[in-house]
Amino acid sequence: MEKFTNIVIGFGKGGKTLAKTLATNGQDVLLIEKSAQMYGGACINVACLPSKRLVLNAAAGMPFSQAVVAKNEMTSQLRQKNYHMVADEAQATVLDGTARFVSDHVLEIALADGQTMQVEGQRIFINTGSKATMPEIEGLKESKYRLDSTTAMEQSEQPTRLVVLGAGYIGLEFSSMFTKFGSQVTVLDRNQEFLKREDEDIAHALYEDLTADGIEFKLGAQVQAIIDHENEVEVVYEVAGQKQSVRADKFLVALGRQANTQDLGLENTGIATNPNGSVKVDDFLQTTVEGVWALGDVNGGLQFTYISLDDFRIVKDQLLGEGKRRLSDRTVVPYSVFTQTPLSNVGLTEKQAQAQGIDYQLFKLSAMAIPKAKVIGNQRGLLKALVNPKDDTILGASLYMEESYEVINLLALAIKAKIPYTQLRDQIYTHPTMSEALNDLFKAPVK
Ligand SMILES: Cc1cc2nc3c(=O)[nH]c(=O)nc-3n(C[C@H](O)[C@H](O)[C@H](O)COP(=O)(O)OP(=O)(O)OC[C@H]3O[C@@H](n4cnc5c(N)ncnc54)[C@H](O)[C@@H]3O)c2cc1C
Ligand SMILES: NC(=O)c1ccc[n+]([C@@H]2O[C@H](COP(=O)([O-])OP(=O)(O)OC[C@H]3O[C@@H](n4cnc5c(N)ncnc54)[C@H](O)[C@@H]3O)[C@@H](O)[C@H]2O)c1
Repeated sequence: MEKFTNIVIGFGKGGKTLAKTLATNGQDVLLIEKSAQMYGGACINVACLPSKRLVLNAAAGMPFSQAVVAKNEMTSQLRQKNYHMVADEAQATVLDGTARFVSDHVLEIALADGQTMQVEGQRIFINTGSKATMPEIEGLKESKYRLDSTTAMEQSEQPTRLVVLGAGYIGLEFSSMFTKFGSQVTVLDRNQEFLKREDEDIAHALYEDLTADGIEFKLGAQVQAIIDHENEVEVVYEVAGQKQSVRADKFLVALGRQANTQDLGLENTGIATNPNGSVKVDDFLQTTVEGVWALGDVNGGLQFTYISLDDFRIVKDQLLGEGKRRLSDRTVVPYSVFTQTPLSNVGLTEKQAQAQGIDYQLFKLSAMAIPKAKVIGNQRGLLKALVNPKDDTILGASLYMEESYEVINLLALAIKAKIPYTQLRDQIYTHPTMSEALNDLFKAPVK
């Protein structure tokens, strides 16, 4: 049996970055990836980058089928680049195969050619990502009209009518995108409140805009059954005890994602899992077996590529640094929902501040006031920020506006560095940009 100092299972963001880093530091690394179509992981192949390419090309007015071709060209280039990034390292080996544990430090690999082999790793890093949750809803798994985020981006023909299950990140990004491509979209979510983690005014603004774009929302909807008809699908649901249904060409399941641990053979090891199936890790991302770590979506943390990358930083610090970096020090994590007008957030929302009894000053601005929004031709939006009245530091911000996914990083930095809001207010920004809205946002508090 071949032995390695380091074995990474899965070519995700954290795993590939770790493999490259260890190899460039002179350590031998085996990286096992189950699909040659997934070199580089989900983000570049089937998640962040292809979806954003489609979102942007929808906004640019490109027809769906052409946008899918352009997206495929991009992902195939990225896949090659990512493969070589690791495989070209003298100390690294990339193996096409599916790994499962047979004991704490031994893996069996089902190779692409049908053979199997066993390898032993002094250290093993689990980076197997997540997959779309498919709940037990009658007819859902069997339906020929079912899409998930991956297959939705591979369609050669755009669905004329699309039902989206779930009004979360994927549900909203994909409904906004397909609407822009010209599909008629209906979104169902079991929550009565739209985007309930956000402040009501922000959620309301996004809801109104998406509705104005033509998306129909069915909130408080319990999906009961999926019925395949000859040329269409029927989604049966209940709202306030009333049975209703909607028909479409396809339906997209966007009901959350679960960690890829089902076929990992964890039952053969001392590696414990959480109730939702994700791998249990400590503050240093170590599993319950010494010498085995879990990075990215598989460890049950926030499911973002930049979190998987930050997981890499924690592990790298243990192996090559001072071993100080830990999960509990991770604060100030921004996020963006890439709807046609994107919504981005960092720190506390007003709702959270109120619930936690935290004193704050509130600043608000309509995106109508931003010159660059006018230049772009999209003045939709609302900006909010919360400031600590004691020391003027920023507690949180919600930006619903064009390019908010860029500007939010400025606010995240200000929160982390404890830069007072007055500095952002008086900063010289280039013009015309969305960032300069911070001059006006922080002019005067509303309460
Ligand atoms: C449609 C969509 C859009 C998204 N958009 C964004 C976004 O805009 N921004 C953002 O930050 N996040 C986004 N995300 C989330 C982001 O994609 C994930 O958080 C991120 O890709 C997780 O990376 P990871 O390192 O956990 O592993 P992944 O990138 O998921 O990689 C895991 C790899 O492991 C392989 N694998 C699994 N099991 C085995 C096995 N047994 N043996 C060998 N290999 C195995 C898989 O084939 C895969 O390549 C999006 C997700 C989706 C689905
Ligand atoms: N821009 C980004 O960073 C980005 C984009 C896409 C995905 N992601 C990541 O991928 C993850 C998965 O995205 P997602 O949209 O699948 O999940 P999500 O958790 O964001 O949203 C799932 C939605 O489905 C609803 N829901 C769940 N079960 C239901 C049921 N049975 N019937 C009706 N509604 C139901 C929930 O109320 C929720 O609104 C996200 O949490 C995020 O971390 C990130």
